[in-house]
Amino acid sequence: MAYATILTEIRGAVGLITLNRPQALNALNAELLGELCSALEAFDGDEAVGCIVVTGSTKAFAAGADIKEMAPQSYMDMYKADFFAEPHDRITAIRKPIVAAVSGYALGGGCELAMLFDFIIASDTAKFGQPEINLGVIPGIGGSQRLTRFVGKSKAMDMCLTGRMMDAAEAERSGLVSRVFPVADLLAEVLKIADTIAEKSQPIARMAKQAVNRSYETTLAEGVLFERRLFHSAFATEDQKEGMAAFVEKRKPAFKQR
Ligand SMILES: CC(C)(O)CC(=O)SCCNC(=O)CCNC(=O)[C@H](O)C(C)(C)COP(=O)(O)OP(=O)(O)OC[C@H]1O[C@@H](n2cnc3c(N)ncnc32)[C@H](O)[C@@H]1OP(=O)(O)O
Repeated sequence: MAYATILTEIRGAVGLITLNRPQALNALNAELLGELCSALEAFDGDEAVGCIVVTGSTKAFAAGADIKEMAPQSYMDMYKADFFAEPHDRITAIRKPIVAAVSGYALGGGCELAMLFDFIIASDTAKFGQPEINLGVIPGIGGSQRLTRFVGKSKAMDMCLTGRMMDAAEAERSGLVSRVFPVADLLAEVLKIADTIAEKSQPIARMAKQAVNRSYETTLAEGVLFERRLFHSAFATEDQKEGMAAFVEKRKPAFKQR
């Protein structure tokens, strides 16, 4: 399928989506968000894809929601359209693992988008921020909630109240990103990591994603119970039999994806 604001390709078992609106530093307008959601859903439904990577350009992962699109909106426009609710919910409904590969600016909605994915790997040029306060608004795609869970209250307050940017080293120290690579190596390194994920059992990877995500939504006791139920159900899969047999037989597992 041809898109206007993103590029998609399949590399091995990895579905790669590149945000491609360079004239606006990948600002997230309705068209881009709609295309991104459709591409994610297409990869989610494609059995050949075991992991999805979303990236931008070296200058910008995404410089935020499209300010020019938002500027004329009234309260009633935003409320009636339930602005950002649909892409937010479509992205969080994706069941396959999604890795964000971030270089350059990930600001406002760009930072929020990266946090909607399962984990973030950054290049040493990445800059993260929630600068909405400079525009007379606050984060609107979950930034105040997710950033706080990633980096804690003090740093989240600092970011949301000053609007300052965090570089890749600070983002890694704070737990916002899992790893940092030199900018020239970022995509190759992230694709290697995504390949590693794609080689696993897809049903089990979905369970792992669901279990980790549940920790955001519930108490420790409920989360542990949820994990235990999923863990037990893993023993109903052929991939558990194969994974454990492969270990005992000292060979690589050949997962059957069921
Ligand atoms: C949904 C919410 C409410 O939660 C959150 C939001 O996302 S609100 C938006 C938050 N993002 C920002 O406030 C960042 C805005 N951009 C910038 O501050 C700067 O562009 C920069 C620091 C990222 C880069 O600066 P510079 O290198 O000087 O490039 P520019 O000339 O400023 O930008 C190039 C080009 O891109 C357009 N652009 C950049 N960001 C956006 C945006 N968020 N929306 C729309 N357009 C954007 C910028 O206007 C330039 O285009 P032209 O005006 O030259 O046509």
